[in-house]
Amino acid sequence: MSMADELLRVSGLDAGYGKVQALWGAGLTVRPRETVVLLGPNGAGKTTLIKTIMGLLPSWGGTIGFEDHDVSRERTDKRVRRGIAYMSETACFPDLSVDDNLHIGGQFLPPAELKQHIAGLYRRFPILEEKRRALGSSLSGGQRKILGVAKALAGQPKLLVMDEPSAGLSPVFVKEVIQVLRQFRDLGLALLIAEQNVKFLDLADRVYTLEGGRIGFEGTVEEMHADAALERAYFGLKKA
Ligand SMILES: Nc1ncnc2c1ncn2[C@@H]1O[C@H](COP(=O)(O)OP(=O)(O)OP(=O)(O)O)[C@@H](O)[C@H]1O
Repeated sequence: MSMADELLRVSGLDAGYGKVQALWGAGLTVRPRETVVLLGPNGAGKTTLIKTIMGLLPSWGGTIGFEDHDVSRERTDKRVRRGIAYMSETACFPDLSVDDNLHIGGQFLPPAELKQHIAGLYRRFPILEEKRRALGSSLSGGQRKILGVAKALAGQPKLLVMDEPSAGLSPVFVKEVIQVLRQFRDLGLALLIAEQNVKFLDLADRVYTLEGGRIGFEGTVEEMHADAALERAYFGLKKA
């Protein structure tokens, strides 16, 4: 497959902390309009992989391509300008207002365009408009994630990369966040979601599993269900 068919192509990525390697030759791709879920248990290396893709951690080896560019050595802000938005586990800046969060998310857009775009986000998320002057920290857990998604979208990205959007959320809010993501997925936004919560597989066109810093399985959700060992490990339903 040529690069033109892919938005993001990660290959042979190694990364870690000090002398401790946490990621071993990880590779994945995300195509335009595609939703890819990176599924793995605690400590598997999901955060390490996502942060390395964003340039928040240096890669030790391997390449990260976005559209036709090798972004492996680019600074984070350059990657964001190219159209990769990032949502961390904390999702938004708690010490800033809702409105400031949205302006930071869209800081690379021309001001007039950003203003119009933020007005559109307020129409889509009335709860954020109602609380536009409130601090992120005053929002409920679910509202913070909605703000995080809106903040990431404020920059009009081509790809939204998310680190555990379910973190700290009760099942009701997990459902709500999935519904919001589904709306944007349906509008054609590509998503890369690192998760341990299998509920997010409802959104997935393709899945990668990450275990011990290495990519294991790659395929569709159906293919995953068809594999007895994966079924046991991730869904815990079938016996061997
Ligand atoms: N700052 C750090 N210094 C040293 N080792 C780290 C550091 N952060 C993470 N690690 C180690 O790297 C490995 C991968 O961690 P990582 O946080 O990427 O996993 P994860 O899949 O995101 O887990 P979680 O679901 O808990 O966020 C783990 O063994 C972890 O202990």
